[in-house]
Amino acid sequence: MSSPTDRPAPVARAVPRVLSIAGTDPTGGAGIQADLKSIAANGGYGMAVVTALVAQNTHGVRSVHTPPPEFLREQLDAVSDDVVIDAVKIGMLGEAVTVAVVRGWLDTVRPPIVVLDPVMVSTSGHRLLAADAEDAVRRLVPFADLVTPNLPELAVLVGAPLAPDWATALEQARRLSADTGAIVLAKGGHLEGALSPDALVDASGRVAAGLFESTGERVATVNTHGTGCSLSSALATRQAQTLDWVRSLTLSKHWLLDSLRHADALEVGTGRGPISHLHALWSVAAQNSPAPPDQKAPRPLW
Ligand SMILES: Nc1ncnc2c1ncn2[C@@H]1O[C@H](COP(=O)(O)OP(=O)(O)OP(=O)(O)O)[C@@H](O)[C@H]1O
Ligand SMILES: Cc1ncc(CO)c(N)n1
Repeated sequence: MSSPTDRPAPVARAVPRVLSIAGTDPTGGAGIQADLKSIAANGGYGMAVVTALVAQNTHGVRSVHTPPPEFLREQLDAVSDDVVIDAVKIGMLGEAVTVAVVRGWLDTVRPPIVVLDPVMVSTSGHRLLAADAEDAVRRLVPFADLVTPNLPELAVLVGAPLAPDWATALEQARRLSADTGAIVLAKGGHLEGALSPDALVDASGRVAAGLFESTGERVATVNTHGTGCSLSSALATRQAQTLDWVRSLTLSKHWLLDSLRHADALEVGTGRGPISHLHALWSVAAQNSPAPPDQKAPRPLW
């Protein structure tokens, strides 16, 4: 079985080929659809393998359909048999058998950069990972370079109660990193307060002597659907460009905050809407759009 230490060293690439392995969101705010936009917005070429089809919108999850495991492996092999993969982002896995297929594929292909977003429960409270698959995800963590749990996911991964404050979250992240060898991005989106803290925690001290905190303002918006998916895809993309986790987090957070600031203008859905992944591209497109059509009355046809 592979581990982050027995894979080929990654090579920096201006436009990396980034594969998202995740579930879907037909409203485009989370899951694979968000990942593809996030990868593109951060300068990568996005590819996608679907683990689960999720009927959801900005209000919540209605139902989940899981394709057969053999078909998941066919999708994964179809990509890796043809394309050199610079980085992988793993999101919703859903079931233990899905975790096993992804783990088997990782062991065969050994992609140079792996980011694992251990998706467990949607913001609306719907399980996106079966309870009996939590252990399989825990055992998948050593196969990732970076794992990006929110606070409830961090608690499950270390088998502890939900961290009541940021200091306890950092302590749990340090424990997870020590136990698995992965770098942990602890995310404070679920805390309250004027700031939304995040931190790279690395028990082995490879990254910023063990701790790098990136604390940004908390944007006053309800439209935060898919922030975790979007951030982990941005991180996979930026790491494949820079080979530097601190720089990757700084670039990704800068983009995420701007995407949150532009979220309300999208007006997508009536619940917890998406962030504006492509706001920078759209402002350039608006500047380059043709002059409005001539407003003169149309010439009669006869
Ligand atoms: N209102 C906000 N303003 C600024 N940053 C935020 C806000 N909400 C979340 N974030 C940031 O978004 C990222 C994702 O954090 P969060 O803890 O919400 O993850 P998550 O629960 O996995 O996300 P998801 O909503 O996709 O399930 C973190 O960088 C966090 O700091
Ligand atoms: C497919 C999918 N992955 C992750 C999340 C969590 O944001 C979601 N709502 N849907």
